[in-house]
Amino acid sequence: MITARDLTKKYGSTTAVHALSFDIKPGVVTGFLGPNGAGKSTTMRMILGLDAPTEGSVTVGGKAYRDLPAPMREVGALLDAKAVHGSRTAYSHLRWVAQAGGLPRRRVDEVLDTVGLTEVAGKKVGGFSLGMYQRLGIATALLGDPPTLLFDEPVNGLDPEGIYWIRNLMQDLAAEGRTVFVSSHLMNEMEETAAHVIVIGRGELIADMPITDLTQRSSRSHVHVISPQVTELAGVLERAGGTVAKLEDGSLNVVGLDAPRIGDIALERRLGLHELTPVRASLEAAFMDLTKDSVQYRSAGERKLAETVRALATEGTGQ
Ligand SMILES: Nc1ncnc2c1ncn2[C@@H]1O[C@H](COP(=O)(O)OP(=O)(O)OP(=O)(O)O)[C@@H](O)[C@H]1O
Repeated sequence: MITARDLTKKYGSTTAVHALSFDIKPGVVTGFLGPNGAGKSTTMRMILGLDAPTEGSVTVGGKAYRDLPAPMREVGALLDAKAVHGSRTAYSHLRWVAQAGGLPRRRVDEVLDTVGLTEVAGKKVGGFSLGMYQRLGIATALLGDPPTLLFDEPVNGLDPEGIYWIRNLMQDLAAEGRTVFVSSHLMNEMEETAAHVIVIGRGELIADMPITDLTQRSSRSHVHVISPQVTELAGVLERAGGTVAKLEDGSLNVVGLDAPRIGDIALERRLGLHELTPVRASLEAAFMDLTKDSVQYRSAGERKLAETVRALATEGTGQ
């Protein structure tokens, strides 16, 4: 568990992180979303004791990082995968880190195996691809077999195979009961990887929620229905409380009734169903929904969320 309370970091007149409070729980991957410059790396650095908060606190398993008796056994992190001396081999790098952390040599072989670098363990890191650097960085994070793991933008620059591998690894680590906190500025990537998201914009917390809560609540989540008695079915569904949109091809998009309820209603009325497909809004669409109409903003928080979502959406499409 990572616990932040009123966590604040100022660099001179720049406030990088402002009064952040959150709990990162074990057992699920928690995504940390924010546009470039939002304060994600600064927050992670404070969690790892690399930067001191100006105000507030952050603890891992109830203790500040500097008070952890064996930090590598408590927290593992991938911050900058390229921060490894190029003339070292993967093996010697890991061996050196393990020694410094008082960890047994066998862990080096174990983590090399976990990340799939055993065959190149004797090669100089300087010749590694970005994907191999990322794998080595993850191996380093895993050396102490820690219950808490932090990954800062782990998929940056990776090919689809590498992204798929890291995503699965993070989910497996969470399924083992670990706390997994992973930052990204890509909404679609987070949607595939995380079960919960914390969103920050300009250093401030603007959302902290399970992804399914957000996407299910979105009016862009709907059930797609095809029926040979479409007009009759549409009327029945509307009377049952659904909002029904008839599409050009004669199918229906239904909001406000879930697929089992629609199926039950059709059965009761003996109306045919040829397709009944729940369509969940994407994380990006759900956020857009939450922030869509600027004249309806009720608070500065919502305005900030809208700005952040717009920035994330723009970064995500590379515009
Ligand atoms: N050492 C520093 N000195 C001065 N300003 C800093 C320092 N580190 C970060 N900042 C500023 O703090 C803000 C947050 O930066 P941070 O790197 O934490 O954001 P981020 O969300 O990780 O962004 P990115 O995805 O671009 O890394 C930015 O305005 C940045 O310029």
